[in-house]
Amino acid sequence: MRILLTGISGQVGAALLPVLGRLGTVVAADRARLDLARPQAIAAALDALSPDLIVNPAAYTAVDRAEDERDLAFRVNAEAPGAMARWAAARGVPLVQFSTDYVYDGGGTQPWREDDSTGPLCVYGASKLAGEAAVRAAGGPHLVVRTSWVYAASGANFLRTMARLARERSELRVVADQIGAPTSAALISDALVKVLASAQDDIAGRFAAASGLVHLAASGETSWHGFAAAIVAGLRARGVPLKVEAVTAIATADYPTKAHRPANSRLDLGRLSTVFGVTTPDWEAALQPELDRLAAELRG
Ligand SMILES: NC(=O)C1=CN([C@@H]2O[C@H](COP(=O)(O)OP(=O)(O)OC[C@H]3O[C@@H](n4cnc5c(N)ncnc54)[C@H](OP(=O)(O)O)[C@@H]3O)[C@@H](O)[C@H]2O)C=CC1
Ligand SMILES: Cc1cn([C@H]2C[C@H](O)[C@@H](COP(=O)(O)OP(=O)(O)O[C@H]3O[C@@H](C)C(=O)[C@@H](O)[C@H]3O)O2)c(=O)[nH]c1=O
Ligand SMILES: [Mg+2]
Repeated sequence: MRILLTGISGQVGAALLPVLGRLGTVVAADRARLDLARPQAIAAALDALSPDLIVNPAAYTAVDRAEDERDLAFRVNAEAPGAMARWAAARGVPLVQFSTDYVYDGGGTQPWREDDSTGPLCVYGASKLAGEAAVRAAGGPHLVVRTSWVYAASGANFLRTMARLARERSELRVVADQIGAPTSAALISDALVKVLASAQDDIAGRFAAASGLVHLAASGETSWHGFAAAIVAGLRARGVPLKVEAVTAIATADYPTKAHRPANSRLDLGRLSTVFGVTTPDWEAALQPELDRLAAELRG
């Protein structure tokens, strides 16, 4: 089986690259081989790459910048996955498309279930939701994997931002009224390989059993403030010299950003376990190996 993997310079793609090889031959496609900003060129590129399975974590992920780059965000996050899905559907090739908690409007306090209604608050979320719809509309075997708050010891993410600020500043001020599950890229790749392995004999059938949509995130919940506090405590416990003295909980209203973000990003993980038999570790447990790696880097 030839598995096409996009986004290999990103967090999730980089984590998947070394492990997808257990399931087949990985064909890695970076931006030079498959540019998602040029959806019209995708079918020809896929003809040349000739995959039997497509895993597409590549995306436009700059949430605030997307408010000013709507066209580009929609091309990369919606039109390109649509083009991939149409190519795949015509050949019966299964497609795994990643999506986000930002498709929800953030209301309430209960974990979202996959069949709850969506209502993105920002351009990024709307573009990802349009990508989901385009994949579904193509009508081929597909699985949309909605995850949340992705980080890794490397890459551009909240973990590294907090680690940098904690060395530069005496106080971190972080929103405590947005609740979700920080999810490491390593957790996502472990769980996705289990999903694909459990489905291997009948990928299309298993994807259909999930109605083509599944939440996949760490278990448990916290706020961005709780995540920041765990990062600071964890780095300090590992001997990383930090300047920070206080991690202060603030309200979203006190941290104005261009894009609006959901207050409630909790994802119900029931379908992941009932359809695929996969459960995920608690967010704080999954954070520890990433802190080990980051602390080793920062201690030099
Ligand atoms: N990051 C997060 O917090 C969350 C992410 N998600 C979703 O999970 C998936 C993986 O995210 P993550 O790994 O964190 O993303 P990253 O931002 O770490 O990586 C994005 C990847 O997409 C690639 N990419 C961007 N634009 C293009 C393009 N025009 N053509 C080809 N490749 C492109 C980047 O390549 P290059 O290096 O060339 O720019 C990079 O490899 C995405 O679908 C995202 O929407 C869901 C929830 C949370
Ligand atoms: C840096 C910083 C951020 N914040 C807030 C802003 C925001 O509400 C929250 C997280 O900040 P970020 O900019 O990392 O968040 P953001 O880039 O919006 O993260 C999102 O990325 C996309 C791709 C997703 O799909 C989402 O699941 C989510 O992970 O923390 C503070 O309160 N204080 C700070 O010092
Ligand atoms: Mg960000």
